[in-house]
Amino acid sequence: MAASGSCVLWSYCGHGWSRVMWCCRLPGFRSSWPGGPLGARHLSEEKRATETHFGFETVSEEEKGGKVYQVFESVAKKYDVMNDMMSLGIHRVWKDLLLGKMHPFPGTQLLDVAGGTGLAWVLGDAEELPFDDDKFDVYTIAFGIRNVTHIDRALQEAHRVLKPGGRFLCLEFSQVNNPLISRLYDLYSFQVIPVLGEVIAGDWKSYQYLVESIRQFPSQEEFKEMIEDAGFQKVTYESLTSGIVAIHSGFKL
Ligand SMILES: C[S@@+](CC[C@H](N)C(=O)[O-])C[C@H]1O[C@@H](n2cnc3c(N)ncnc32)[C@H](O)[C@@H]1O
Repeated sequence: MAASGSCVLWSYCGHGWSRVMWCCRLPGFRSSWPGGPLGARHLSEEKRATETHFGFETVSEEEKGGKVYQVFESVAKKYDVMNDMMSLGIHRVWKDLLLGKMHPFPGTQLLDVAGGTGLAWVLGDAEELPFDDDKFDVYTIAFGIRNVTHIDRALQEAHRVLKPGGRFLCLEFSQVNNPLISRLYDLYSFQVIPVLGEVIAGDWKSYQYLVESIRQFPSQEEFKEMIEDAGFQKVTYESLTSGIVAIHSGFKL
């Protein structure tokens, strides 16, 4: 993983997925690269200089993208090993479940936004995807959308780039539904994860942000409503591991 803001394009060939392209966003992307490297459409609406959260900190909306970028730059080299350590490998099971919902067919065009570790990549932003309308069969985003400054804009972009009939699938941390597990999870998140981050990746602050950002993300029901507000239909979700994560699904009809 190399930078804040990333997408991977995959094509299904019948035996497996082949990676077509991976793209990422760098801070200053909008101002230094008008139009974007792939002719990105820029939203006409100016960003409002209002405040938002960055973990438990309050920051201006302008600042947030750069701060998120720093987090993922900082953790990139140890990102995969940290995921295995923090989740005891369970993140791989969650991701397999996400893929299992996809039922790809030969030729399926998948856009995996916030793709993480990757090889060949170009610049992009979940809020302003550099792709034409009605282009993909499936849009996935795993542990990415909570980092986006304007989740509603990212959802609208997902809706725009999907073909009619296309499917939106999101794997994200969510709200734990069992009080005892919730208490243990909080203890683990706030007392253990930043320590692991410091020991393994030499980066307490980024992992502090990670656990704080999870607490800022909407509940399963609230996120479902946001997906519906973006125009998706037949929106459903499945909570996994007592709601530590959830998979949301919706269709562009
Ligand atoms: C926690 S990682 C998730 C990586 C991978 N999907 C996974 O499940 O392991 C979050 C990713 O979101 C990307 N990201 C953050 N803000 C973004 C934005 N505005 N647009 C696109 N990607 C973004 C980061 O660069 C990082 O690669």
